[in-house]
Amino acid sequence: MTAARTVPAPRDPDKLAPPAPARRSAARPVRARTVIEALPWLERYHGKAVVVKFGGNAMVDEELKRAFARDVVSLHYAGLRPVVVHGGGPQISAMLARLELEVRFAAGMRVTTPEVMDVVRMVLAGQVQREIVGLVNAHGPFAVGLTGEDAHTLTAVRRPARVDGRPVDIGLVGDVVRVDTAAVRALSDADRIPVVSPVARGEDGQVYNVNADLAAAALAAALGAEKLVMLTDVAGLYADWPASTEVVERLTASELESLLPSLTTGMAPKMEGCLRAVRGGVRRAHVIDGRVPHALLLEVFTDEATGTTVVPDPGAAPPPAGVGATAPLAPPPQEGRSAR
Ligand SMILES: Nc1ncnc2c1ncn2[C@@H]1O[C@H](COP(=O)(O)OP(=O)(O)O)[C@@H](O)[C@H]1O
Ligand SMILES: CC(=O)N[C@@H](CCC(=O)OP(=O)(O)O)C(=O)O
Repeated sequence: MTAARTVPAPRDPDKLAPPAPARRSAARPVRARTVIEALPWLERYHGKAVVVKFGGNAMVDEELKRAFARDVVSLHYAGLRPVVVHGGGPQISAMLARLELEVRFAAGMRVTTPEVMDVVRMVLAGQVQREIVGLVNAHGPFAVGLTGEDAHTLTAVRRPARVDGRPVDIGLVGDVVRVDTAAVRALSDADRIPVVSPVARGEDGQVYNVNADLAAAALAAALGAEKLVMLTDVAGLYADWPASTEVVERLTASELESLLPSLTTGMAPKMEGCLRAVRGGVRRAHVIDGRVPHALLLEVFTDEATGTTVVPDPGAAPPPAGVGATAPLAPPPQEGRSAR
């Protein structure tokens, strides 16, 4: 699967006029319209990497998980290069509780002792990743699971949390400082679908627990992905959470940067990830509602904007052409958020 074929210059789907009013009297025209609507997106995304982050909170029911796997396989068949990065926060917490180990977060990050790290690695790589690989592979021999440790895919350094402006030690939590995309690219080149667990190696010999949103963002930037799509358990970024559920539909990178210090709990690393991805050259980062069946396909192939979209600042430099196999990342922006 390559992008080498010649296609006419695609229309910019962002600039398309809204679709003509739907004729709902007959099922046939509506279905045809859906397929026709997908064409500009199929043209734009052909051969392009799309990183999909599947949050632990979005993995709530079996049918939704199966629908997610079908969507990822559909992207693959449509000629995109999907890469899945999965979360598993609730699943890790459930296992810690079963083992009677403490579940503790600071600034949206899990406090990770060496004992907790063993559980994190076991649940992410041995349980959640295996389940997603199995669901995708119900459709054919596509998914291959790996963790960020494999082939030096993700290298991290220890990341203290910042609580009220002060650094707080949260143990073996890492921030990705380098991405080696060789293994992921080789899998995509071989028509496989990489499924990546957010565990990273450190050059100090440690293994680090990385927030899955930040792992997905780092990988998307290093791959030069066209899109980063994060599926979660809310409809997007709520403007005035928890007082209201009004979704912020679109934000520029600078608008998001000013908003970031006010964000809390799981939304803080998610939006930080969107910002890093877009600043790292990804064209669009989206937070969408993973509780809606086929939300991923609707996001990629229809004109229906769902959730929150983060776009580069107007006039921002275009994405760097051809990111190398080993991409060092810019230092993370300063964080400031309250405890979860
Ligand atoms: N401004 C906000 N808008 C929407 N959700 C928010 C906001 N601030 C915090 N949240 C919380 O963030 C959660 C999503 O993040 P998280 O629990 O980490 O999900 P995931 O497992 O998908 O990564 C929501 O369920 C909600 O409780
Ligand atoms: C450092 C840190 O907090 N790591 C996360 C990794 C999993 C994750 O991010 O899962 P979700 O996407 O489902 O939240 C954790 O231990 O919960």
